[in-house]
Amino acid sequence: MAKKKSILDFYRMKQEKQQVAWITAYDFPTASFAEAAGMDMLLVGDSLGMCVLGYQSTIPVTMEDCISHCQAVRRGAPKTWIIGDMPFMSYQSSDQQAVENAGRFLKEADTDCIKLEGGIRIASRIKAITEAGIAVMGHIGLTPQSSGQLGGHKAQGRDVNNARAVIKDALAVQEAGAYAILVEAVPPEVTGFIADLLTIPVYSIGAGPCDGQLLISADLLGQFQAFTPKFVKKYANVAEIATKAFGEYIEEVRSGAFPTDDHVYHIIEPEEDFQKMFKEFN
Ligand SMILES: Nc1nc(=O)c2c([nH]1)NC[C@@H]1CN(c3ccc(C(=O)N[C@@H](CCC(=O)O)C(=O)O)cc3)CN21
Ligand SMILES: CC(C)C(=O)C(=O)O
Ligand SMILES: [Mg+2]
Repeated sequence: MAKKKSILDFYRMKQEKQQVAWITAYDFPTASFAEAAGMDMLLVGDSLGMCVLGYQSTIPVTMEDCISHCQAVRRGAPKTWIIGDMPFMSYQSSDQQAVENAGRFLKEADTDCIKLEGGIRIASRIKAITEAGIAVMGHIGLTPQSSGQLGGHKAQGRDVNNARAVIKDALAVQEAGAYAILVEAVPPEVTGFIADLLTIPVYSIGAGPCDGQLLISADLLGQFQAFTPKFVKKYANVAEIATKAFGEYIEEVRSGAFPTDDHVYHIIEPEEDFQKMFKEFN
């Protein structure tokens, strides 16, 4: 089993142009499969609201939801760098609220760092959390918690003025002290420029090549069916596999083909003693 990576490994990997491969994980089994496969790091995304809890957006997700899923992921991946995603309204109100909730991820769920959405508008939060000694990953471009303000889950930075704003956000996040930044749904030309401009690692989800790639585990595995962003590549079709397995089980239960002798516990005393005992009841 490889040694757990630290922030220094992620800086070195950027310098040595080694790609970082990471996914989201929300539960114990997914986390353990990812660690066994050698995943560089794991995000416990607030996308758990859609991928696990069945909400229409990430807005209803609470601190308690996030902490509980981070704990499960930590138990499944004890030797992997884990990023806790701060849910909507856990950091928006004040620097103090942001620091207190960021601290909860480390104290209660043993995550290695936290991630929050926003650039210039959130720079003071990043600075405050960093000054508390907590590593922060920024998240710019398409920021799902403010999709209402963006007019939906829309790609960002596709015209020159919007791209300039994304680049300014990236600079503000680095300046505020973030150790890394995630860029979501931005053209590769803009992401590549940002990755060269910044000294901190720049990771992408749907934003083309840079220092590493993130995908949502439920998308990659083909578990999530409500929608499929353009940036998703499906590496498996778990929805199909699971539905087929459930269907076969239902059929075998109904036909009596399951359970067989292999799936039961046999009596340890003579059958006649049992027959005698059964008679006590009628
Ligand atoms: N399962 C899942 N995958 C995700 O990537 C994801 C979540 N959930 N939940 C939180 C956010 C929401 N995200 C989304 C959601 C939808 C699109 C999407 O459908 N985009 C369209 C249109 C883009 C545009 O109009 O510019 C696309 O075709 O990709 C993208 C990202 C990314 N995150
Ligand atoms: C969409 C990704 C970047 C995320 O923040 C999440 O999974 O919650
Ligand atoms: Mg998120």
